Amino acid sequence: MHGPTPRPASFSAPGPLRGTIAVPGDKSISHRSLMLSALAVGESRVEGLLEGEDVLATAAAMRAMGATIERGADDVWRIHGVGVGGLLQPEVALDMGNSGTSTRLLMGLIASHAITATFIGDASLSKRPMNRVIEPLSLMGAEVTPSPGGRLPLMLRGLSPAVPIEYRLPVASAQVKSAVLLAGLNTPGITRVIEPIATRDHSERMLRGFGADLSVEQAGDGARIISIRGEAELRPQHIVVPGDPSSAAFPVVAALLVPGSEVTVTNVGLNPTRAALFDVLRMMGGDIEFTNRREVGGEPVADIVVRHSLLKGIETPVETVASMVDEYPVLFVAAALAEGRTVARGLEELRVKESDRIAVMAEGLRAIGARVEELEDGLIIDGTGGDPLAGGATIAARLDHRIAMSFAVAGLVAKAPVVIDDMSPVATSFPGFTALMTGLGAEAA
Ligand SMILES: O=C(O)C1=C[C@@H](OP(=O)(O)O)[C@@H](O)[C@H](O)C1
Ligand SMILES: C=C(OP(=O)(O)O)C(=O)O
Repeated sequence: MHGPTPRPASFSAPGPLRGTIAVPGDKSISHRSLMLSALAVGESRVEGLLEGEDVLATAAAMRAMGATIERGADDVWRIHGVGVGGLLQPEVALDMGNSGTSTRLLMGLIASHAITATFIGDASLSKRPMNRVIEPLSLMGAEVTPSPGGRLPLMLRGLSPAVPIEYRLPVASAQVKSAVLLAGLNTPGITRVIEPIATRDHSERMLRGFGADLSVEQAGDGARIISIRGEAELRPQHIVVPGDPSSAAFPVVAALLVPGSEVTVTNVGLNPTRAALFDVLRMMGGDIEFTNRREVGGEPVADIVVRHSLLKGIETPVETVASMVDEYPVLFVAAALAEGRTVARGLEELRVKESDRIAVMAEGLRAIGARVEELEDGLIIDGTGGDPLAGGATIAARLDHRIAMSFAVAGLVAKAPVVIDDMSPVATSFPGFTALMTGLGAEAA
């Protein structure tokens, strides 16, 4: 995990950003590819895996439970799995670092195995709510002993055979949905998750790809009903991970904001349950084109060409919050430079990410001269109409990669430096961020 020494930095743009880049592999798909490969018998190969700290935490945990996971000299990861139901008792605590996805999905996997695991994490992860997964997994028979408030560190004792459930998600969360589906994989009978609001569907796509019997139906009220038949046998796969749209968001917004810029980001995953940011930026007047549309590893992919644009404030759609949930911090930076008012609501979930992203963005944007009002469930931002922000402040990244990268982008359009107190959390999801940005013409100090 990233070390204890903070790495401060500030970013500026002496001229337009120009060039063609590829961002690292999708974090959500990378986690799932390791987990499912580790449950298939035989060798799976994964190309384009995100080699970020969050995904490496998942790899270490799967190794601790018996899988063989190796990165070849050809950059391809090779995984030999243990078979569904075959996870071994880990001898050490599972260190989840900064990663909510690792924690919640692995809690699901372990819940239907007769093993006991202790989950630990960093200061940020140890503040995040786990009751949302503890509740359904307890219904399936797991016994969980969390720290006060349903937090890490926690101990989870799985049950095999576990009890299949039908569970209606009380929060729009792909992590909770996936935890229940992964628990269902080794549970006799049918486990069902009802999802009133669509969240990222990588688990469903990949479970099917590995041969699990999974179906999705639409209920009368528009909810998705996802059913998985347990005690499945998974077949090893060859997975090609597309570029992460949540990472592409940073150079895309940077190119929209820095005058004269034109940037192409190649091979970006555009799964409709992930890609709403680009639609919202277009609604704001952003010049964003998709070229070379294709399918990679069962996911829609395209190259994104983006040119500097004067953005206009909007009311962001509430229906697609889940499809761009991690992109709001950088969208707020875009809104701070737009003409007029942006109102973004329905964002309660942002308060329980790596940091309270509503409060931290409001405070940081104000410190660099933006006009921001904080609401319980979002922000109201009155933009500058394209004028640079004042800058001249140090922002605490609070162990939150997306906060660090959002203020790196803000620094590109500020008169005085925007110092991020610690860029090291960026290694959780976007190793190489600084090099990619400087390659486009930004300066990092
Ligand atoms: O399932 C996933 O891979 C993720 C789901 C989202 O979290 P929630 O399920 O908590 O909304 C997202 O914020 C996270 O970065 C990755
Ligand atoms: C919320 C995030 O990740 P996680 O929940 O996996 O920590 C994120 O990457 O923005």
